[in-house]
Amino acid sequence: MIDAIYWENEAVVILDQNKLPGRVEYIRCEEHHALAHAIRILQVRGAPLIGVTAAYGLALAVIKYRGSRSDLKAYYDEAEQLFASTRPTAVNLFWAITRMRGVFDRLADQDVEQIGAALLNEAQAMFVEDQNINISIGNYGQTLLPKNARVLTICNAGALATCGYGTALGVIRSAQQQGKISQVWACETRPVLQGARLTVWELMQDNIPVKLITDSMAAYVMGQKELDAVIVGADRIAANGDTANKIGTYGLAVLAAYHQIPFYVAAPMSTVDLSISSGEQIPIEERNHDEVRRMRGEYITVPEVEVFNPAFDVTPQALIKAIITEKGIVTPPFFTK
Ligand SMILES: CSC[C@H]1O[C@H](OP(=O)(O)O)[C@H](O)[C@@H]1O
Repeated sequence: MIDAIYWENEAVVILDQNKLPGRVEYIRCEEHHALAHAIRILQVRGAPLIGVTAAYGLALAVIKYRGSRSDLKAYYDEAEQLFASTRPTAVNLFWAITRMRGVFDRLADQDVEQIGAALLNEAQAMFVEDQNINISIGNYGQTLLPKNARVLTICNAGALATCGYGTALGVIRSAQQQGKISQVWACETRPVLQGARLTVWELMQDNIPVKLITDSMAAYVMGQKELDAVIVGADRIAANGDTANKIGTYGLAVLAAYHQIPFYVAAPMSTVDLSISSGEQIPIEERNHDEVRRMRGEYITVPEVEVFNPAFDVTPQALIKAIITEKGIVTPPFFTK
């Protein structure tokens, strides 16, 4: 498993995903503001991993706190707000913040050291739970794939988006262990290139056969009958199954429907937001325009050009054949009562 994050001597160490695949560089974050910044600029990214990173960050904030006991709650509230403001779409972030708040409030009469230790334990428990959840998702998901499966995916829903095994890539890893993967098609995933930079790197580390394509090639690959399934991750799933995921996912789902290729979402239950009934209520992050205008620091267009840069889109539940979770394979009507 790839360690995208770990705790070491009162610091959180993260793998700087903006440097991959060329450089494997770890950053030691001694205080929580550095972790919030890392989430904002995608040094750490991926819905489940963002949540666990925020959990470690809240534990770090209290462990490093040197103020008065009476000011601790205000300090914690501020740290919580800082993480909540980093990225709006992945609901795992808010699920993790809520879970850590429960620990903090339950220990309201304890001293700072005890609260810090309890928060760290909770963050580490979330880390281990996520690994086990990923393996469960992988084991359920691989049952959906035929022998010699050719699977297309977008972005990175692998070890680098989770605590070490992956959701969509977890299904691919588990299917590979059963000898069922013939070929993975990885969409490069403009503009941040999580597919080209991260998914390709992960799969080649595990000797899983992968071919890189540009996002615009997906239709051609489907038309050539080179595909048995599309499997993607998720950042937020509404009760009716509408799913927010990396920009470009919705287009893949429409193409898969046209070519009668099953389209699956792989995600932990912490990605399901039962407080919203449909995808219209999912906040879509719009990111810095230079992510589109520049590549590796160089402008690839006219620098002054206007840009639209939504980082996610929403796939309607009608285009999703099943959602693979750690509790099993969920089919329509998905999570509606
Ligand atoms: C396992 S969920 C990963 C999910 O998060 C990615 O977005 P980002 O790289 O911007 O954090 C993408 O939507 C993936 O499917």
